[in-house]
Amino acid sequence: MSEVLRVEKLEAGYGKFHVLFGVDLTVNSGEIVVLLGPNGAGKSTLLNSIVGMADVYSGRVVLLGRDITGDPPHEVMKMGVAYVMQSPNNFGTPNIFGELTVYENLVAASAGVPREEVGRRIEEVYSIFPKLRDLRDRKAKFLSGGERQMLAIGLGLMKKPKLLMLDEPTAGLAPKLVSDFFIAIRDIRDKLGISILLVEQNARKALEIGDRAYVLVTGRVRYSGGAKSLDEAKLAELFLGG
Ligand SMILES: Nc1ncnc2c1ncn2[C@@H]1O[C@H](COP(=O)(O)OP(=O)(O)OP(=O)(O)O)[C@@H](O)[C@H]1O
Repeated sequence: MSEVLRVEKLEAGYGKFHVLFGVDLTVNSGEIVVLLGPNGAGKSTLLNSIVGMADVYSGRVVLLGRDITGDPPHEVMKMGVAYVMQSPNNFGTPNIFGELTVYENLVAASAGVPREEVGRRIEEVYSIFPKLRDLRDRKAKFLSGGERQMLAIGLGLMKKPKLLMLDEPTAGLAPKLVSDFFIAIRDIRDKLGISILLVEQNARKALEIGDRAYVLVTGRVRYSGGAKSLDEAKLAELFLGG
């Protein structure tokens, strides 16, 4: 199994505020890796560190065999990482243009994609989120929170990333929609072959679709191993620092 991402002994934070302490994590090709942990544990900071949005003090980030430690976000994206950031209530997603339709947003996200490939990529996005096909002509500003989140992920897929990082993609969604999202996330891996690093509060559902999992507590990895070997009792113990 080839390695898509390797984070080694990462020490990172924001300025003097040290958040991550010696974090090791890998994502192999075709894996869904779940990252769990209590609020403020540093999950988003880990994702931010990978794409050059937090300060890395020491350690390494290696993408597809290449050292990308501290590289700026646009460079990391170009190398094949899509990052769908956590977005309060799923609004304010930075790369969605409210005045453009769903279809136009997808086209706008295809900068650099060969022209003849764009239509095919959009079809791939619609195959993962059929709802977006129905909504293709709707302006993004009129989308519901869930629809907007589908579009945010769809935009990330337009570049056909090697690694998709999702930060709490189901936050704030209705329970029925949450299940649909987990199916979609698995489809992205199964149908498009994209490796996924998934941060989730919905631990049980995330572990069902995950291959491996990490639990981060106060900036340190407290568990790494099979997703299926983490039950709720073990998780509670880890979260509470037992
Ligand atoms: N841009 C920033 N500048 C300074 N401190 C930050 C910044 N972003 C996050 N922090 C702090 O870093 C710590 C870790 O936050 P982070 O968002 O990584 O945790 P998290 O595990 O993703 O939490 P949650 O589950 O609540 O989203 C917190 O104490 C937070 O306040």
